[in-house]
Amino acid sequence: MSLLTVKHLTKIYKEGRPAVNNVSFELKKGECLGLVGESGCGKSTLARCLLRMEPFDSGAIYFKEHAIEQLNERQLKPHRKNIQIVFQNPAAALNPKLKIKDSLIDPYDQYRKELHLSHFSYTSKEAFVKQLLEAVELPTDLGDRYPHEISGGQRQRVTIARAISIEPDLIILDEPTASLDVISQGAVLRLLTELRTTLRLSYLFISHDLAAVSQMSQRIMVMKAGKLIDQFSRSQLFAEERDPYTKELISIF
Ligand SMILES: Nc1ncnc2c1ncn2[C@@H]1O[C@H](COP(=O)(O)OP(=O)(O)OP(=O)(O)O)[C@@H](O)[C@H]1O
Repeated sequence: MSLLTVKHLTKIYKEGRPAVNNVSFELKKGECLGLVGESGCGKSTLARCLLRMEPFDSGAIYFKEHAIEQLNERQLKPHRKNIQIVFQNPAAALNPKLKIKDSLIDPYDQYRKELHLSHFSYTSKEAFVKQLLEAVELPTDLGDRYPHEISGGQRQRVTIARAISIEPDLIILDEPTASLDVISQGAVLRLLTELRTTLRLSYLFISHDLAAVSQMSQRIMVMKAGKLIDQFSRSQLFAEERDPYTKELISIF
């Protein structure tokens, strides 16, 4: 079943060339779809359009068969609950003045009325925070610390815990490991893969790193200068018919 369908999406900032140019794809429920491309090719713009953080010029985006550009303010709240995003820089995503436990509870408080949790259960704030910290393999006493008192890898796990806390359908992972060292990168990618299965999540995994994308994703899309130039299943990564640009990305693996 298609969770997300994007048809001929185009986004132009002012008069420049399109940042996203006639992009079409489908993301199926339960899959990790990778989106790879060099800096400035339009990956984050596409993500912002999907979240309706950015208006687009033409085309359509359907999430669970609803055209998202037609959602009104009331319908937008459940949409925002259903698609969460994890950004590259966890330090910027966490409020430095809030203890980790207060940051973790924030999405639950915000979307309380829209939630039908099936994996996590809310009995008390403390018990809920404990479940979340355990889900991302962090010590449960970490909730009493501030973001500057934990490591970068731990901070990224906290932002992942925030994203999964409200059990969204789709998580957009926008370069989620770019700020981490190689060891932490591997550990976070492994955790994300496990969570996708346990919580039956779907991911759009955005990265300039084809190695990370191919490790995580069942299907891979390649973007260049706003256009999707190649789409294929992971088993077809090294196939002869790949676009020359994809082959170039493979050669710098
Ligand atoms: N708010 C904006 N106003 C004008 N142009 C923008 C804006 N945001 C992005 N752009 C331009 O749109 C193009 C795509 O940028 P975008 O940030 O989507 O690329 P990206 O692939 O996510 O890059 P990176 O990997 O470096 O984050 C770039 O040419 C960028 O300069």
